[in-house]
Amino acid sequence: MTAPIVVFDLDGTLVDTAPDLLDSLNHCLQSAGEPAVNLGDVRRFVGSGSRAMIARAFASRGKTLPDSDLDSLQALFLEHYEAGIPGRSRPFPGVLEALDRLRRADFKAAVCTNKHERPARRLLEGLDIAGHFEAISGGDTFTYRKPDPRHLLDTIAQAGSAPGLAVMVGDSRADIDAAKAAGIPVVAVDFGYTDRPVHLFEPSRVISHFDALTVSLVEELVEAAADQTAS
Ligand SMILES: O=C(O)COP(=O)(O)O
Ligand SMILES: [Mg+2]
Repeated sequence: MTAPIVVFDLDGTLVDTAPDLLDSLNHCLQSAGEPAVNLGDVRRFVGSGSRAMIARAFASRGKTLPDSDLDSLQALFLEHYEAGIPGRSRPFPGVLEALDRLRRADFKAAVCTNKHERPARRLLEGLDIAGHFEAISGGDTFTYRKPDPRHLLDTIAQAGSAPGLAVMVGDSRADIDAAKAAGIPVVAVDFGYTDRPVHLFEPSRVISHFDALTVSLVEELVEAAADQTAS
């Protein structure tokens, strides 16, 4: 088989970023005179980019912000967040070993995140894992983002690979819906950020630790997808 590519989501999948997202979101809320949110709130609000996260925080209090307010709060968020990178964010247990394992098998890896590309790159560089990825795309890299399947497909193309060789790994509905719409198998992690349990979105597999992301699991999923396309 030609080498598969594993495309990873970032927040809540590769890296536990919630503590830093919480600090920067609360910095925004404080500037708007709003009380702080907690870690559990942030874990439900993340997944569709920082603008959506801020809007969801206000929506949870029955408030809708005009676009101009969202623009300035997002700018404030990004400035605060980027200044702190990598902060307290750390790769989830088993991530480094999984990346090494896939690399030793000559698999490719890429990141497809709804986080803006610049903080995504800075975070991966700050954690010394950027070199593992053939491509890194963010929510502002293209004119579309997850759950739009083109975000995932264009990331795979940037990495010099093909959708028929790809497996997505993610933590939220946006990841699962993007992969399904692209016809790509998707492994959901159940320790990330989501407002509902990931199995409800019917991913190909659910794993609870990166130890379960084996070379043979990736090969099995790619082969099963190829059989399905052929039949
Ligand atoms: O920052 C977000 O809201 C989403 O980021 P993710 O796509 O890497 O989960
Ligand atoms: Mg995520």
